[in-house]
Amino acid sequence: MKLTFYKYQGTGNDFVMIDNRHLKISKNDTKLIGRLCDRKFGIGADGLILLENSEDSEDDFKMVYFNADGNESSMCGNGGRCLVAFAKFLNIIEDSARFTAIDGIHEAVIKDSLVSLKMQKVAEVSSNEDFLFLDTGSPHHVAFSENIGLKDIKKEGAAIRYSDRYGNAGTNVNFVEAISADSFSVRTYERGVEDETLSCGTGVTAVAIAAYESGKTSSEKVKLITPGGELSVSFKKTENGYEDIWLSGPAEQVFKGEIEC
Ligand SMILES: N[C@@H](CCC[C@H](N)C(=O)O)C(=O)O
Repeated sequence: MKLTFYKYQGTGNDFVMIDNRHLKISKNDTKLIGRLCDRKFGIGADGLILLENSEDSEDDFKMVYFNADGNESSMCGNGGRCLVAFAKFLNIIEDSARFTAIDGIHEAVIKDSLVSLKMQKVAEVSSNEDFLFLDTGSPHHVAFSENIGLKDIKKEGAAIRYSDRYGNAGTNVNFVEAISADSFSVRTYERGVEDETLSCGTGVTAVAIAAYESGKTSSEKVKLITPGGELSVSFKKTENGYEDIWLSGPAEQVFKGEIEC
């Protein structure tokens, strides 16, 4: 079978996008999805996203996300932003969207070539001596330090991801350095890619909240500089935790192709 796909990237976090409204691809075909994401034997991507019809009539579409290893996983922030750009390309939406992903309903807005995605509320942040841990749709370990540019992210990230603390499920790991009172440089090791990616949307969302929670910023709008580009995260701190969380940044179509599978 010949499969039509699109390649998208959001600050260098790259995804294979497939319009699966006619359910051509089986979600259980881990081998095929892993091969499509393989950078040597396939198209190459950090993850693959299926755009499907939602069971919820108020939605514009549904997001189904797989990591590069072929396994369906938790929420992907950059992937969600890219999927909104893809839905606009497919004429499913104009400049706003509502869709369901694995962690619930998301709203999104496209303005001035930036895609902003509303993330789920965060009720709990666990603060430890040298790191914070929180779930922004995906689990994130956040460690602040200096000179993150010198770190071997794959080695240090994997040691934390596979540590007993996180068990079989593992975690994503973010290394963070303060640049100013409201901007931070971030490098992320992604579970399911098992390497550093150029950017992680749920990761920078976790970093912005962790920076506020630990007193490293007092701003409810934070700029995040990743190796793939700049994102911003805004939120409101309430007595119930963090709400009205928005992740914003660019999302672009890179190319379209066909692959035999
Ligand atoms: N790149 C993503 C995160 C994708 C999920 C992650 N790899 C996991 O399995 O937890 C993002 O932009 O949020």
